[in-house]
Amino acid sequence: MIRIENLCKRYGRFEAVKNLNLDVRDGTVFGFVGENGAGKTTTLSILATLLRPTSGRAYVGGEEVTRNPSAVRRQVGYMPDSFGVYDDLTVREYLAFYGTAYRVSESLIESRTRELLHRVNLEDKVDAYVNTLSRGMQQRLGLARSLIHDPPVLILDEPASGLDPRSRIEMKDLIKGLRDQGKTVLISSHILPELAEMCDEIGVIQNGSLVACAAVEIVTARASGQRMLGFELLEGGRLLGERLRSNPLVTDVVVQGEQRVEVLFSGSERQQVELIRELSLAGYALKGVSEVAGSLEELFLRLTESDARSEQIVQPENALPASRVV
Ligand SMILES: Nc1ncnc2c1ncn2[C@@H]1O[C@H](COP(=O)(O)OP(=O)(O)OP(=O)(O)O)[C@@H](O)[C@H]1O
Repeated sequence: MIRIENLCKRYGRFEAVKNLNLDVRDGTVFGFVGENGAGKTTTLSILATLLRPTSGRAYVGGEEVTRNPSAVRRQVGYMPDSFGVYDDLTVREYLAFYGTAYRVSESLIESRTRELLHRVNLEDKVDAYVNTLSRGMQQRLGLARSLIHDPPVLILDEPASGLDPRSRIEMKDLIKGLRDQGKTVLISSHILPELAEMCDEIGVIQNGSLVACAAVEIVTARASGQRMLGFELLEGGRLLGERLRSNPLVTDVVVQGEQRVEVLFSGSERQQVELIRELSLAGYALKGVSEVAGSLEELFLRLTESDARSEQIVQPENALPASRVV
């Protein structure tokens, strides 16, 4: 449903999106995760036909965004990361304004307004002025707005940003409901655990490139309960690496030289203490062991990288150079 091929976007000499490849299957929710400035909004804006790529192609439902933007717009509901609301419009008028812009008939606008406001739980606000709504309500109205022309594809840029915990849960439930309805959803966030709860697949974007991509079960199963441990030694890093590779609680080993080895460890704290004792008794010249602080994104990247090394990875030709685990 969504396909991106070798997409590049430069702002002047700065390359915000670099050779990005991505595939989102029909009826799935794809989470696009990356730090601030990674290139998420740029990519989503290109898909929403609001920005022209410097090179590469992007397709929605088979239509290329630069060749046939109006056909793409009909298929896409886009919710930007920040959107203004018109002070002097009521909720009903606001949805009618966007419905008319999408050439939805008056009678359909009326029935969809009822149905959408019910869905986003704003029925009792139909005559309220949009600027009087809370942030969470405005975000839900933004979602309703993006659905007014009943598009098969939703592109949501950080839909839960700035929301309190309760509103975030409401937004998550709404997005899960869209998938149940058969919509294809591409959603961005800089918080991986949040995305993991509602997505089928996750892709990590860093400095404009998709660096990893995996089914969400793999991300959550692998990333939960694992810690990254760093072993500092006087010498013998390679030997220690070999020994740790045969430990069933160690899922990944990176030997960084004779004096440092990093591992992903899935055991308990007690098992961690036992492992350190066992290694000291076996004569390894350990100076110290510490937990390596790392974001879930880093952990995910390490996990997908380690799969690439063990050749369990499937690299679809259209998703290179990202690591993809299926
Ligand atoms: N119009 C612009 N002119 C110049 N540089 C831009 C422009 N828009 C974005 N950039 C830069 O491109 C990079 C990617 O920005 P983008 O907004 O796509 O990232 P993002 O992942 O969506 O970040 P955030 O989570 O902060 O919204 C950033 O370094 C940003 O400063």
